[in-house]
Parts: sequence; C-alpha cells; structure tokens
Amino acid sequence: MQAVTLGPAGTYSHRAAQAVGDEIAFRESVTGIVEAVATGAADRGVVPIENSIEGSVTESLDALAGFEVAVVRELITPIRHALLAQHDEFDVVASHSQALAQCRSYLDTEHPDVALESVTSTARGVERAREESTVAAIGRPDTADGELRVLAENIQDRTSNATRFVVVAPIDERSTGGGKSSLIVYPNDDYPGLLLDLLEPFADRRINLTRIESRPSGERLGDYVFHFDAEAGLYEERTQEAIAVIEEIAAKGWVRRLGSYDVEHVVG
Ligand SMILES: O=C(O)C(=O)C[C@]1(C(=O)O)C=C[C@@H](O)C=C1
Repeated sequence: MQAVTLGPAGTYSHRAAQAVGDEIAFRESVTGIVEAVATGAADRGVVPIENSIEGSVTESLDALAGFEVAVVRELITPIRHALLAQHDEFDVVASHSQALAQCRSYLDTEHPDVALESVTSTARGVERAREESTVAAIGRPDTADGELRVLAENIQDRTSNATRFVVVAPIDERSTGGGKSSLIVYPNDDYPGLLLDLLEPFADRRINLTRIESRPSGERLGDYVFHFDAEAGLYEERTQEAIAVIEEIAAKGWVRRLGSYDVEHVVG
C-alpha cells in the first residue's frame, strides 16, 4: 500500500508511515498529504494531529475539515529530539515549528543566543545543517551521519513526549468499527449554550470525549468548527443517537463522521 507523509525522508511522520505503507511518498505540507488522498493520488496519508507538549497541529485539523477523507487508524509514537550539527559552534537552529516549540526550555537555557529558523519538517532542518556548518537542527538522532554529529539527545522539554498521528483514507473506506471515533461539527450558529447543547448528547449516553478542539471556520470572527474525539464506535447505537441529535443542532451547518478506529502505539 502506498502512503504519503511529510518529507523529506527522516521525519517523525516518515517513521510513523512505515507502520502503514510499504511504499512511501513525500509531500511538503500536511494539507498536501490530505489533498493527495482526497483526490485519489494516494491510498493513505499519515499526518500529525496532536503533541503531548505542544498541543494540536492546527494545519492537520483544518485539512481534515477542508477535504472529504476518512480517518482509519490512530498511531501514537514517542518523540525524542536530538540536536544535530557539524560542530559545537552554530548561530542558527533549524527545525519544524512543533519541534522548536517542544524544545523551547532547552534552547532558552542552553543556547539563548541562537536564531531559530522554522522549516517545513525536522528532516528539512537536518538537510540545512548538513549543507551549512553554522546551522544546527532538531530532529531524529538516527538521521545523523558522516559530517553531522549528535550534540545532545532527549532535548524535548519533558521526558515523555509523544505525537498522535492519524491515517487518512478515501472517504468510501471509512469504518464504523473501533473503540474511538472522530467527528467534525460546524454548527454555523451562535447562541448561549450552543457548546453545552453539542456536549450533552455524549454525556447523556455516557460517551467519554477524549478531545474537543475549536478551530476558526474562516467565515467570520468568532465562528468555529468543532473537532470531537469520542471513546465509542460509530457502529454503536448510542453514538448514532448522539450524532442524530447533534445533526439537528447543526442543521444550518454540517456534521462530518471521519470514522472509527483503534489506538495503536508505534515505537521506533
Ligand atoms: O517534522 C517532522 O519530523 C514531522 O513529522 C512533523 C512533526 C509535527 O508536525 O508535529 C511530527 C512529530 C513531532 O511532533 C515534530 C514534528
């Protein structure tokens, strides 16, 4: 199976995608990955959705709301960052904005004077460090080779650092089986208690929500799209009932069932 993910080779996304496809292709953005699946250019896409230190990967949430795709798997993987460079002396640290943010305290304490450069992926930062001796990168320690040295390991701000990835598939491959489900709701409405109304159908049926995230709809200020993850499968009657109530509340907008899946842990 072909899986597309964030490139170039050597990203954390690449490592997660190896659990999904035997043939891996790369894109420069998570939007490009979701689009490739939505348009039929790829069988599966692997995108980061949430990190335990830094929170949501908002571009991924917006891409899931923007394209008609299914979520068929969830992969949780530990993230251990290393500082890689040609020498001890460098002026710039280049990495993905998520990785820079996950190592904020380390950088402030150990390298307060370096400039931070945000690039499209950690592997792109490693490429920069390989090309320029004044640039260091934050990325996977196993991407160091030849001229690149590992200057420090485990530099993330907390020892336990994990990123949750979702595997996207064409919409007709959506599954209703699994212990978790993802849902996106755009109520296109605003009144006191709207959010409470959206939560009650879950609470009334004892469905545990594991995440709720609001993202701007882009239509007008203060107008939101809500992302829900629930600990119940779409095949379950209680989930179908809850969604039916939510569909009435969101009658002016839309509700999208991304699919059901089980949580998997991928270690290295
Ligand atoms: O740049 C990479 O290596 C990625 O796979 C992206 C990404 C992310 O966007 O969160 C994935 C895992 C880590 O949290 C850091 C970066």
